[in-house]
Amino acid sequence: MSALDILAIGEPLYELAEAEIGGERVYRPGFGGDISNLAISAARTGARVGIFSHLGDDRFGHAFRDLWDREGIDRSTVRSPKGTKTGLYVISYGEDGHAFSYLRDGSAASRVTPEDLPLDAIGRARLIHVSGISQGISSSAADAVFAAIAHARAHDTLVSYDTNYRPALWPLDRARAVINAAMAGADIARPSLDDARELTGLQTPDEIADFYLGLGCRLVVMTLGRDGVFVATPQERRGIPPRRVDAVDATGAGDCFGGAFLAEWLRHGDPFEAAAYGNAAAALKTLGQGAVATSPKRSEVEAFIADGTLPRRSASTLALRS
Ligand SMILES: O=C(O)C(=O)C[C@H](O)[C@H](O)COP(=O)(O)O
Repeated sequence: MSALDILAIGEPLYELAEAEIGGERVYRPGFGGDISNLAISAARTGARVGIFSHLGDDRFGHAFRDLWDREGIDRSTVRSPKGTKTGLYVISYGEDGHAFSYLRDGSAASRVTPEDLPLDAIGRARLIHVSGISQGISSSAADAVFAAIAHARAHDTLVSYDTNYRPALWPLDRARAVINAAMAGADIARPSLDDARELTGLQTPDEIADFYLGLGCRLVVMTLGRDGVFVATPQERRGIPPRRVDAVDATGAGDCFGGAFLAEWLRHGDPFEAAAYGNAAAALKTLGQGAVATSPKRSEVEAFIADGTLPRRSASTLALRS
């Protein structure tokens, strides 16, 4: 594996998104999993990206390999232990937006242990990205993430951590203990405001930024849902307004933001500008269904920022939901 800008570690999930076609309910296949979504967004922004995970020894595992090859993502450390399965999730849509149900217990990624980690690649990457999902899927995966963070820190590799708290994966007290402990080893804290309120018991973006900066993070990039993003460094804090579009599906918008943000920040070092770029990318992602089909390329984000031009999409990548 050549040196990467970003190595993302965690679980890819094959996606089935509920849709209605000709009056019939169908489940459209796609690709999800927070760290794979983030990796694809960063690669489409222009970063050199790799993924470490275990995929199932099944058709879904093959589908991910093909996807990552198409996206130019390095998968040289990914293994498929014999007889294992790739996790799956179903997205359904209701009045309150989207909801996920999981078929992931015992998945290949959840069986990863610290011994499986690609230490050389972690030590040579500029940054590793991990999340509360990467740790919530099993105790051995949680241990692997702690070991990856320790190895990264010992080799001057930056650590980015997205809280991505999923109550279906673990109880709040356990998630809080693990995520807050891991965050103390992170350089970039990437919570959502909702997650951070649950995980810290604090309310305002300022209090929450103080909490993560106090743990030792050097950058806090907090998504505020419809209100944009709040970016804090020890020296400066700013709210970055959202970009508004006619959203169809917000699944994966946070991950799309995260990938675009990290790729841009690593490129020029300005977190406020990178967050504005990430907001534009995330807005374009919401124009279509599923976690990554409409995650935009750099040229599309730049055209949108320049004059509001929206990407042209083939009908098959747009929502078929009635
Ligand atoms: O829940 C999980 O474990 C997944 O990885 C499924 C999804 O692909 C991401 O969760 C989407 O993440 P958002 O960007 O927060 O919408």
